Amino acid sequence: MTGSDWPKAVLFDLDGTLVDSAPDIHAALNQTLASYGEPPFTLEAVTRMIGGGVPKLIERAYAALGKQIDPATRDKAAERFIAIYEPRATELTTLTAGASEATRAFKEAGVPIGVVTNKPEAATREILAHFGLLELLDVVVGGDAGPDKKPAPGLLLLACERLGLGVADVVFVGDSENDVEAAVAARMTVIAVRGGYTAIAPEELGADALVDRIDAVPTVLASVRALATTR
Ligand SMILES: O=C(O)COP(=O)(O)O
Ligand SMILES: [Mg+2]
Repeated sequence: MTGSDWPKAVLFDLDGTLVDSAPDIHAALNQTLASYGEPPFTLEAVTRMIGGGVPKLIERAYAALGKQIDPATRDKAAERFIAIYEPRATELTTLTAGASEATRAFKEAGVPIGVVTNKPEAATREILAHFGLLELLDVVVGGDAGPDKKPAPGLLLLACERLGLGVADVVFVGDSENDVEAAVAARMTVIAVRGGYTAIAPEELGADALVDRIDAVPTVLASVRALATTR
């Protein structure tokens, strides 16, 4: 397998795909909830709430408490969460196995890479810089970039626009239904990585390919690209 089968760029999701950020999100969410007098959640419960962006995280937490939250209160709580989360975003967070190898493999082959996440861009950049990935990336699109968050296609389309590439030239790698739905809506090939943050069985996400670890992405690209031309 050579790099000639590869797309012109590869975009990666962040949480649950490149980094295991759930422990810091868990700590920050519980601190946010405590400030409102609400009880804490387990790490496992919070892990299932991640992936839709911060306002969704707050909404899901309140829903799990059996409480309705109006949009204004939710947005205030989301701001409070971000203020707590940002300064501690890399305390317990680790790279997922193979994330460094996968990103470097593309970069060394001259394939531009990027991150498209529902997480706000400031915290995203801080995390990527902490792990030495920011300098490798050609584009970083966060959930606050403007377009609707994943599962809408806008963030992926914005990344393509910034790269100067069409969706057919780009592959997206993610861990959840939000990623697959966003890619399908953007008509972009998508590879799912097992072990991320999703309540759905990885086989049922509907991705074009499924890998056990992110560093297997380069080796599945040839078959996935062949598939994409028939879509
Ligand atoms: O839920 C979030 O804040 C971000 O999640 P993502 O990196 O998987 O898009
Ligand atoms: Mg994710």
